[in-house]
Amino acid sequence: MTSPHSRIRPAAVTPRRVSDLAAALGAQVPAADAGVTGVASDNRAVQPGDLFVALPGARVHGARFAADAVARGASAVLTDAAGVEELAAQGVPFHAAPASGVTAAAATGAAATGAAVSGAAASGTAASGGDEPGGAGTGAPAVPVVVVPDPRTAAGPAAAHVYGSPAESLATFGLTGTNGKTTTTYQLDHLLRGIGHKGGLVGTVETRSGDRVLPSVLTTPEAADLQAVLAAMVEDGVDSLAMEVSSHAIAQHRVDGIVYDVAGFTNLTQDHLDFHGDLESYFAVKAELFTPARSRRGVVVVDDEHGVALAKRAEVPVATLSTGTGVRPLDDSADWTVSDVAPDGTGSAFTLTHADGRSLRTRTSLPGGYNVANAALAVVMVLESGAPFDAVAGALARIDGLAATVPGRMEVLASRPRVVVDFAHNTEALELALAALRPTTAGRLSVVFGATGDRDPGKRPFMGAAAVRGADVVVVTDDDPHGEDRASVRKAVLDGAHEALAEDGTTVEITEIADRAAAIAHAVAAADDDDTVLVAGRGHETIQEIAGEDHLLDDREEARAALAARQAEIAEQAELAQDRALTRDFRLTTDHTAVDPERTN
Ligand SMILES: CC(=O)N[C@H]1[C@@H](OP(=O)(O)OP(=O)(O)OC[C@H]2O[C@@H](n3ccc(=O)[nH]c3=O)[C@H](O)[C@@H]2O)O[C@H](CO)[C@@H](O)[C@@H]1O[C@H](C)C(=O)N[C@@H](C)C(=O)N[C@H](CCC(=O)O)C(=O)O
Ligand SMILES: Nc1ncnc2c1ncn2[C@@H]1O[C@H](COP(=O)(O)OP(=O)(O)OP(=O)(O)O)[C@@H](O)[C@H]1O
Repeated sequence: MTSPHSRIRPAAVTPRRVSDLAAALGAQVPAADAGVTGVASDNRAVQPGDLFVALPGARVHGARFAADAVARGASAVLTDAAGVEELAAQGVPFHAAPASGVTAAAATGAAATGAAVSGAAASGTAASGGDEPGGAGTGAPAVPVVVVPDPRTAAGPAAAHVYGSPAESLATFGLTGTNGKTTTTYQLDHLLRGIGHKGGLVGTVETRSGDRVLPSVLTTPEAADLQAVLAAMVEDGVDSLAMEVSSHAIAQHRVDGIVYDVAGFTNLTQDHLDFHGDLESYFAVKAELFTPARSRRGVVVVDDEHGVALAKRAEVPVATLSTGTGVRPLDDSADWTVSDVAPDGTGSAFTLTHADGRSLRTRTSLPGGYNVANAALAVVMVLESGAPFDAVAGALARIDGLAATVPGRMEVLASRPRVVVDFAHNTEALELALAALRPTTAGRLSVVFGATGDRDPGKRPFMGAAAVRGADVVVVTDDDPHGEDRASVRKAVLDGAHEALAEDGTTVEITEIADRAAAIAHAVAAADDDDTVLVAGRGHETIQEIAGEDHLLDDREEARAALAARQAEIAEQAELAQDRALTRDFRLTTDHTAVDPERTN
């Protein structure tokens, strides 16, 4: 398994001087200088020659780990005044600038370790500011410290400086919104490659730069890691970037240092209020992506009211897209509209038309109206970046439309029975996923799902009800129980399911199977060829956390194993039936009395 501290980094970086970096950030230049060839904001990811960005966190100040970062070879530190105090308290030898916001307490701490605080430099060192002080016995060389008021806002620009502003060498596309970021990012990447780009991708599932692929820990990486990925992309000859920009990332300045060529907005529904407080604050953070500091132009889906509001308040030129697949009806006044949506294979075909009359017809292989919206958004973002219309239309015809497979997003693993793995892990997504699959299911629609433990308990009964209302067969199992009692999580889901069943008076088969792999096996084994089995909730995820322990579990692998077992069972039954038929024929030809081997009397 990949370590959470693995990073994609460029192999060769031209060293930058700390003095130049400080000047670029508008900070005081430290007394001593050094060269830096990388940036890390977590000590466990530090490589020799790195600038260690010590961020004030919600739980701990990163400066707490500075001694270890320096021991790993960090050649400089970027932090705030509180970080400097922490360095001094730990006896990490350092050089700062005197007027850089270092408080008296820090200066005292530094002096207490024998520092000379004089002239242009305040040195938290045991000696007189030399490079080899013995401060607090660390034995490490003193490192220059750049002090800024807010290291989070400085981290992106600092990393961009060290890596030579890599975003400027890429055509950059940033996607935000509550749902659809991952899906649209893959479709964007597919189309960008179709028109001749060598695409790079950053998002919830993975980070891709050329042949380098790494599973993601965050949807949007920390600023230092993100700039390193972009530099690796430039090194790998990548020339376009499709990436997800989470609201956490905007709020925490992880994307500072990038001005996207095109920003895209999918939709907004209630989510992440534990972090943002209320829906309006959540929306305001997303809207920041559509300001000149963060993007050059935008494409906004106006299928919900937040899209309409965003198009009005955006501070960059925005093209609106109405698809008629969301909560708002088709809006003819939008710049781009979708029409003539029709079933096409596993997905849909649709026509995309600009108000000026330009029009193209294409398709997405992913089921559901919302995937038409995601696909159309990807096309419009590429067109709004300035790609010629004919080139885009021609590429779409060549590459079979928006045909990218998105790991764990409506990922179709088999067609008879159809088995689909999807990331739907809240009520709305579950409803939409089931509604998307219903029209193309000739037989029964089954759903295998559970709810996450330790998170948002309120949604559990609603998810149970949504399953009963959308499916014919409901198998309730474990999702990620985390530390919570598994049975009680399932019970809350089942209560909602049974309540909906009683209210609606419908007949839906409800089964509880705690073990997720067994639940998937059960649903697949019971499915007829015309049925669809939706395995919802975990998508691409491969680790299930139960009572604090990680277990390997990939819904797609379990579904494939279940399909193979079902196939083997069918083959075995066919063989048995053939054997029985042969035995019967043999007896008929050797005995004048026909004997049915199935009969026991
Ligand atoms: C709420 C949130 O976003 N928290 C992020 C925040 O944590 P924090 O402020 O608590 O940081 P902290 O743990 O106090 O650490 C402070 C500093 O010390 C460093 N440190 C800490 C420990 C250590 O041993 N060594 C070390 O160097 C940390 O790297 C950090 O720079 O800064 C940390 C690193 O700087 C992030 O890892 C952490 O993300 C946590 C893990 C997280 O779960 N974030 C989620 C909610 C998130 O960001 N999700 C969005 C997607 C949301 C969605 O749309 O679904 C995402 O973009 O992934
Ligand atoms: N445009 C959309 N509108 C509503 N639901 C969508 C849309 N696109 C995808 N979904 C559903 O939302 C879930 C997540 O999709 P996806 O991963 O593409 O979104 P995301 O924004 O990246 O979400 P997350 O940050 O949780 O990964 C899936 O279950 C998918 O079926």
